[in-house]
Amino acid sequence: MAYEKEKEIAIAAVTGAALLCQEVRRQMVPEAMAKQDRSPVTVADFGAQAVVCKTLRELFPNDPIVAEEDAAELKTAAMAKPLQQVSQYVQAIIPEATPETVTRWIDYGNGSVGPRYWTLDPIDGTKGFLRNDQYAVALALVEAGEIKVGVLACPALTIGDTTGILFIAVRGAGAVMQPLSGGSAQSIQVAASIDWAHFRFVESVESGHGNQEQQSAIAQAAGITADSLRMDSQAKYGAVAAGEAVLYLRLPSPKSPDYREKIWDHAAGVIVVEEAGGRVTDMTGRPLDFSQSAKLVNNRGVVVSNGEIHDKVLAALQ
Ligand SMILES: Nc1ncnc2c1ncn2[C@@H]1O[C@H](COP(=O)(O)O)[C@@H](OP(=O)(O)O)[C@H]1O
Ligand SMILES: [Mg+2]
Ligand SMILES: [Mg+2]
Ligand SMILES: [Mg+2]
Repeated sequence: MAYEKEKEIAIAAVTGAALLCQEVRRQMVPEAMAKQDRSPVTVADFGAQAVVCKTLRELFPNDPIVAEEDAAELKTAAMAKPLQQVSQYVQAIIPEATPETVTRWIDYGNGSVGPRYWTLDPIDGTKGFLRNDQYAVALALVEAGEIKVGVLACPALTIGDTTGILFIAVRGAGAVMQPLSGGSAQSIQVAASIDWAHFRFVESVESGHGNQEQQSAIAQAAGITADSLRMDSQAKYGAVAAGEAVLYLRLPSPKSPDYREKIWDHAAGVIVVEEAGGRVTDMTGRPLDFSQSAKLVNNRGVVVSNGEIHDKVLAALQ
């Protein structure tokens, strides 16, 4: 099958990173360090990025990686203690890790969008991670602007009897989920609109990451009467792909109308939903454009659906 090696390496890398995140949560109360844009980052974000970037670089040395974090601040004297912690957590996954190698591995993620690249969010939903809620490790391979492979680990997500879900999709080959702790893969499909129990929508917990008022109005216009399920991270894409909800709305926040979505906040989730039979566009109906830069400069807002209700949602947005 096409992309077999990419898929296997991505699964190994993301699973290692997710284990690291779970260890951090088990062993300490993760603290937020503030980045220059004042958003939070933790030792687990850095550690997860080191694990994934090191694994990818070894197997695909020519592929650029466009990842959220970078190690510049971590290298400063004031960060010696957190860097030591990052290094210890990475060591549990990759024994040869040291503070020096770990910062180098993190910075493998400073690549640029090009004809073929990986994009990584080492922890999507850092605020959820800090709150003990949902978070995800999200990795995707993009070629000529088209997402080809996506692997999304949601360690805190429960579907059926399983907590800790790994979503995997390859373009044209469908989407599956499997227990993050190991076990067999199960093919997933979005829910049909007649599936009333799942005829509901998901949105961010963080009100500043969307427009909750408009999101509920649009969902209602599409015929959804149930309250939204609020969850952090790309676990929302997983919920739509696995048929737990039929719609995920992320409309520009009135507080940051010029915000442009980041590619790593979407790429893995998009292919998982598309391969599960769903549809993803921006709020004007355009496909998300992963060919430009780390930001989705040609898009505003994101609409993720079971496909069936997509046009109705877009019409309500016009
Ligand atoms: N004003 C804004 N509008 C939309 N998304 C934003 C935003 N500010 C930050 N984000 C993004 O929202 C992501 C979390 O999404 P969600 O609310 O669905 O959990 C963050 O990812 P990180 O947690 O990886 O930094 C961050 O990239
Ligand atoms: Mg962040
Ligand atoms: Mg993110
Ligand atoms: Mg992140």
